[in-house]
Amino acid sequence: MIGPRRSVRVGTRGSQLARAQTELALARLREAWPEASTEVIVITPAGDRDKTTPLTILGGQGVFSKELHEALLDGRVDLAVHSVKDLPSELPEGVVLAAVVIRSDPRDALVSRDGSRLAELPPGARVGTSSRRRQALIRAVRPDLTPLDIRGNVDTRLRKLDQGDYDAVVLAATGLHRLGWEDRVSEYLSPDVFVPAPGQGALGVTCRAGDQELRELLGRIHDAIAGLAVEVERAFLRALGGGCQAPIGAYATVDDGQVTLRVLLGDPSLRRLERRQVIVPEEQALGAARALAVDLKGALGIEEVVRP
Ligand SMILES: NCc1[nH]cc(CCC(=O)O)c1CC(=O)O
Repeated sequence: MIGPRRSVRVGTRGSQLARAQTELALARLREAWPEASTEVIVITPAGDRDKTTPLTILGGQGVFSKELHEALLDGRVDLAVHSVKDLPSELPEGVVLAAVVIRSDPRDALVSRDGSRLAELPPGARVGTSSRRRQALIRAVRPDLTPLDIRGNVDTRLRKLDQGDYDAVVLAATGLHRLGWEDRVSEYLSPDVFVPAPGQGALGVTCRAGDQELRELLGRIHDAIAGLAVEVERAFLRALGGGCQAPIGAYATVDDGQVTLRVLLGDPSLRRLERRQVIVPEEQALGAARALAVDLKGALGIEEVVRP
């Protein structure tokens, strides 16, 4: 039973997208627990303080979540709201992903200055993305384009596009939707080709492993289907033994007890990409995800997925 309790302090990153996502999670929490009193505390992770270093160099897992988890563990906050995509494959000791609140559109979206689709961009067009996965995929699909690094939050990236620094940018559809930029999307990229990053589009809440009361409460706003999909994608990521620096994609859907899992792995040079797709019964999905990780590393001759 959950009785009246202390007010819940909720940690969030400060970006507009993070704030919008935190509001979404809090709205669900208040529905499930009307007597809740919540206080939002903004925490600024290293990945947000440094706005210029390319993410491929800033590197390391958890650049966007480490400080939030420190705040959880030292008791400054009780919950932290994240894009599941930004969570490291192994959460810090004592922290659990207690709820996957919602999974929205997991696809990547192309926003081009003149509305062109990916196939219609002129040769040499500059496409901004800071993700190795998106860079490798652009290279695979349109080797004649020029992928370029881009940093900053969604609004900054759109501004850089509009002022002519890029001809197109690739962003998560969900981020654009949550900020009201649907109408800027020139093309939704198929998840069969542009296999999304593990957890893309999913909204997660972490809390202290020992906080049983909050864990039970968060269980009420957990979407079990989205949670299973995310768990399978993250099992693939964990089995690779790597982080966000290798081109990695994993996208699971659950339908009638069957899990369809699409995975993607690239070598560090971004020149080679391997993909697989399997359909397995729910109970076998985690094992299948781990087996695919071994299979793909073998196919690429990679022992460990290197993190610079
Ligand atoms: N890498 C940054 C990041 N982390 C989560 C999102 C969007 C929301 C999501 O995918 O859940 C984004 C922006 C983007 O990739 O365009």
